[in-house]
Order: sequence, then C-alpha cells, then structure tokens
Amino acid sequence: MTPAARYAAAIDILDEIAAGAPAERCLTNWARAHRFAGSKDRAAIRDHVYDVLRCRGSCAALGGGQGGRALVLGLIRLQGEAPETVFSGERFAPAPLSDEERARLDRPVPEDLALRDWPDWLLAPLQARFGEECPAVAEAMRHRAPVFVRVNRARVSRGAAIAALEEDGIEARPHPLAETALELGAGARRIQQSRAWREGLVELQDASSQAAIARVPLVAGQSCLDYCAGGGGKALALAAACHEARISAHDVDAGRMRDIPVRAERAGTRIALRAPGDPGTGYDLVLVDAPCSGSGTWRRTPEAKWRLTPERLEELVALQARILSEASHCVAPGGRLVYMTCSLFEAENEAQAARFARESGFHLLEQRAFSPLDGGDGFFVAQFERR
Ligand SMILES: C[S@@+](CC[C@H](N)C(=O)[O-])C[C@H]1O[C@@H](n2cnc3c(N)ncnc32)[C@H](O)[C@@H]1O
Repeated sequence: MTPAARYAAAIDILDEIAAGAPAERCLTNWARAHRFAGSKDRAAIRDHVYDVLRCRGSCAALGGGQGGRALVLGLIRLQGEAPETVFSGERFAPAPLSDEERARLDRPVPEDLALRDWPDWLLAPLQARFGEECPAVAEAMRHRAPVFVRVNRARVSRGAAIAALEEDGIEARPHPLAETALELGAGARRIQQSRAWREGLVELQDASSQAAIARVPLVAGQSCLDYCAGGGGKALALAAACHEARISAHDVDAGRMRDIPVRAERAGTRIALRAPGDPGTGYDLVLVDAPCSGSGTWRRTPEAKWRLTPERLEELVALQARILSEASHCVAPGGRLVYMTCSLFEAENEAQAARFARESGFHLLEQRAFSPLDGGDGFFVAQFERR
C-alpha cells in the first residue's frame, strides 16, 4: 500500500470509531476485510489511528471536525507534512482537499494544542495534581509510550538480557527508573518472537510498574498475596525480585488469571492460584493493584481517556475503597499492604491512601507517584503497615 492509501484506510477506521465502535475491533475487522495488506501496512495504519486518538482534540481543531477525514487532515498538519501529498486524489489516496479544507490551512495554529488532547472535565484534576508541570504532563501524554521489558533477574543479568535481545535484532538499553528496566528501540515489535522473551529472560512491563515493585520489601520466606492479580504482571515481578518468597494470586475473575501458570513456567517460578472470594489470610504482604481509570497508561490506550466519565471515576474510587477493605483482612498482624494504581489522579491515589489510613487500622508508611515525565507510565504506590 502507498503511504496515502494507508492514511485512507485510517480515515475509514476512524469513521467507524467515531460512530462508537472500539478501535481494536475496527482494526481487526479492517485487516480481515483487506487480506492483501501486509504486516507493515497494518502496523502503519494502526499507528495513524492511535496517533489520532492520542491527539484527537488537536487533530479535530487542525482538521476542522471529528470525522475520519478531518482527523487525518489534522494529524498530517500536526506532523508537519504537506496535506496535498496525502490528499492527492490519486489511486487509493484520499480525495483532494476541498476549498473549505484548503482555506482552513491558512488559519493560525491554536497555541494550547496539548491541553485540547486532554478531556475538558479532567483538566482541573490534572492541574490540581501537577500544578506548573500540568502542560508538560499533557504534552507527554500526546506521544507514543516507550516499550519496556523487565529483566528476569532470577534467570539472567541485565547485560546478558541486552545481549540476548541483540541476537534477535532488538535494541535495548537500561532505563534509570528501575535496575530491571530495559527500554527497547528498533525491533521492539518483534519482542514476543524473540528467544529472550520465549525463554523467560525478559517480560513486557512498564518501567514505572517495575520501579514501584522495586520498593516492595518482600524477603525470603515471607508469604505474599497479589489480591488483584489479573494476568499476573505484578506477581511475576515480585517472584523474580524475591525467588524464595511464597506468592499467591487472587482475582475476582478467575479467567483473568488464566495465563499465570504459563507465564510463571516461562519465568521459571511458581505462583499459587487462589479461587475468587477465597484469598486466604495471614499474609506477610498483600498487594492491591486496583482497577482504576488507567489514566497513567493513556498513551497506550488513548480511547479510554475519551470514554471515562465523572460517574465512572466515582465508581472506581468507591470500588478501590471496597477492595482495600476486603484485602486488608488478608494481612497478618504487623504485615504490609501495598496499594498500586496506574492512575494520575489524586482521588484514586493520595486521597484514597489517606482515606484508607484514616479509616482502617493501617498506618501509611510511604507513597510515591510516577508521571510520564519520569519516562514510564503514570503510576502510584502506597505502603501501609497493619498496626
Ligand atoms: C489493574 S488490574 C490488575 C493487573 C495485574 N495486577 C497485572 O499486573 O497484570 C485490576 C484487576 O482487579 C480485578 N478486580 C476487580 N475487582 C476486584 C475485586 N473486588 N477483588 C479482586 N480483584 C478485583 C480485575 O479483575 C483486574 O484483573
């Protein structure tokens, strides 16, 4: 496909998304209906769609509307390309610009583009949390997130992991957020085909999550419950950090833990699965990686930022409070509870931690928030001790 044809495909897909369909489903359906498109075409189209979703407000302002064509015109302007090279009307390319679209190109570019890419109702929480850094954080959230892997230190050194990735043509360099973190460069898309990944030397995990896990003081012989284990990302990181700890995983939805045994085997470790509603008690450490807005990860899931509503955020805050209360019963006297979210908002982070400390028999020991200005996703970790 020509570059212009890929933009034309992105226009069609963005029209479907604007009509309410989820982006992933639209991309899959498009690929099924266009079998001639190769993997490079599909990757480029996907990048265009996600670049628009990340910057939907500024693309709409620059392109003059919310439809696929206007959004892609806005994206081309944002990227500093000449619109006529894409909107050429040549075979499979988008139709040439109309007079109205052409007239739009002469209008000045608005100055507050980064803030337009953040939902209006969430500007106040962003401002409250980040103050003077708010525009820089909003700007960072408009760009693609780096790809990070966690080196499985139980298996391999950081240097050996870098060498193994290089054998498969994947560039990797250490990232300062965590000793286990490698940021991938060229070849990152091939990570799950690499020997290093297949043999459990590395696992995909954001650098902020790794930095948060590095703060968890799990020691040999202790018992640990990952109360909201999902696919087991945090449980696996804890197991790698402390091979001699006994780690259990629990989730309200057993199906979400389906991959944990396979992932644990690949990593050369063992994680015991608990049935939903039967997490057990008396753990030295309980981790609550709570369901949240996911706002810290919106560079990867930009659709979610336009979908979140004030009502949903309120529901999430209430759910987090409920889960913290449930999980607190699993902690042994004198044990620790660690609360994590991948949110940027105080309501889900500092305010939630302060409320829990006020209302429970737990004492807040420390908390740390990470923002995309640190390099990884937005993330929050708070540690409590049971009195
Ligand atoms: C942020 S995700 C966990 C991600 C996971 N820890 C990882 O690193 O891959 C939150 C998880 O909480 C689970 N969850 C939601 N409500 C819950 C509840 N009441 N009790 C336990 N788990 C719950 C969800 O099913 C979801 O898997």
